[in-house]
Amino acid sequence: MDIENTTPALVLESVVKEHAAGPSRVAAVRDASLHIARGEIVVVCGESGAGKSSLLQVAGCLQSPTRGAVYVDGCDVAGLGVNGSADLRRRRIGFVFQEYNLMSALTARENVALPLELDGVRRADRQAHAALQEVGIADLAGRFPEEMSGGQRQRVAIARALIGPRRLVIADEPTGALDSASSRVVRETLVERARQHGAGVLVGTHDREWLSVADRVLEMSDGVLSHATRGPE
Ligand SMILES: Nc1ncnc2c1ncn2[C@@H]1O[C@H](COP(=O)(O)OP(=O)(O)OP(=O)(O)O)[C@@H](O)[C@H]1O
Repeated sequence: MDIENTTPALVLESVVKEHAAGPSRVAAVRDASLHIARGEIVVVCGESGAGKSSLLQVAGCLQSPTRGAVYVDGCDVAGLGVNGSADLRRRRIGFVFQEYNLMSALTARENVALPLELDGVRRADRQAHAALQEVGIADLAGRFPEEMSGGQRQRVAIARALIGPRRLVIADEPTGALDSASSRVVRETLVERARQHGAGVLVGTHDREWLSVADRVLEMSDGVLSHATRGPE
C-alpha cells in the first residue's frame, strides 16, 4: 500500500460541537475522536437527538467544530478557510442524505456530473454515465428526479457521492425514506462502490440493517461517541 493509501480518510480529534439554543447552548457532540481508514465502513447508531447528524456535519466539513480538529484525507480542515473548505467538500467528500438532495431541474446524469463540471473536468458527462451504469440505472440517465422512485434517486445520489477522487463519504440516514428492498439495494451499492473506490464511509442511521455491512459499529448517546464496539452482526 502506498503512503497516500495509508492516510486515513477521516480523523476527528476531541471534537466538540455545540449549537446555540436561545440563550443557552446544546452540546450535541462531546469530545468525539475517530479514525476511518480508506475503504472502511463505520456505522454510528443512536437514538434521535443523540448527535449523529451533528457529528456527520462536522466530519463532512458542513459545520465547524466548536473545539477539536478534523482531518480529511490528511488535510487539517481548520487551516483551509471558507473557499478551501468548499473545494475540499466538492472534490474529496461525497454526501448521501435521507432527502437525496438532487437538483430537480437536472437529469440524473446532469446531477451526477455536476460536482465534476463545477471543477471544469472534461468529459464529466461521460464519467457520469459510467457511474450511473455502475449503480445499475444507466437507462434512467435522462430522467428527472421526480420521474424516479426513492430507491432510484438514492442510487443517483450514490453515483454523485462517489464520482471523482472521493476520499470520504458521509451518509446521514441514507435509507431512512426507503422500503426494505430499496434499502438493501442502496446498502449493497454504497458498500460495493466504496470498496472499489477506497473511500472511507461514515454512516449515521437508526436502521439496524446497516450493522451487517459495517467494519465497525459505534454507538452515540447524548453526544458521546462510544468505542465499546461490536463488529458487524
Ligand atoms: N441547528 C441546531 N440548533 C440547535 N440545536 C441543534 C441544532 N442541530 C441539532 N441540535 C440539537 O443537538 C442535539 C443533537 O441533534 P442531532 O440532530 O445531531 O441528533 P441525531 O442523532 O442526528 O438525531 P436524529 O436521529 O433525530 O436526526 C439535539 O439535542 C438537537 O436538538
